[in-house]
Amino acid sequence: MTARNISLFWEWGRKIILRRDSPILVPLYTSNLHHEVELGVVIGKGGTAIPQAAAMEHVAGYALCLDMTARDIQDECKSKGLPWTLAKAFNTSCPVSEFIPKERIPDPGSVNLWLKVNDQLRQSGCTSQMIFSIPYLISYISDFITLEEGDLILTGTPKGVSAVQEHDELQAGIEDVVTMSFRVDRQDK
Ligand SMILES: CC(=O)CC(=O)C(=O)O
Ligand SMILES: [Mg+2]
Repeated sequence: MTARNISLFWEWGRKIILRRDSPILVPLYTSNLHHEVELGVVIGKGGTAIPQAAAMEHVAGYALCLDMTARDIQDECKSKGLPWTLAKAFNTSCPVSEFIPKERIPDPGSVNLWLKVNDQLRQSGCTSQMIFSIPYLISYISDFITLEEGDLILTGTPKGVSAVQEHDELQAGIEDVVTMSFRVDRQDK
């Protein structure tokens, strides 16, 4: 699965996928690493300039994703008008669940996501709160970047993002569909 995190593709480059059982490593250059729980949309059929009406035909399924973000670096980049690459696209920046076939989330526009840090609820929200719908995102992105099978689109996060520390345990889920957990470690070099 490639991951270009192209829901906000103009702001950062390629996020690096992290699978279950591997730690999220806090980059040495940040002191404010945030979690952002998000629904990821996995593209099954590529395309360019996909109309909104046909967009869901291009979806193979979903993944629960964490858009890990070095907020201090992002703020600095924002203030200088620089791209967010170092804030968003470092190693281990995109922990993901297993692939969720499309049929398991019949209405991706209305599904609840949550995230806990050390058993404390930090984020809880519904995809109905998203500013842009999934068909809109697919259509819009594909006007600029040809989508390919296996691309993963992160769709934005509910309120409640906050900092994580070394040794934290993050748990996240989508209703009764999937849960996942990742621990946080310090990068050693
Ligand atoms: C301000 C952000 O980091 C935007 C983002 O990634 C989001 O999910 O919203
Ligand atoms: Mg995000």
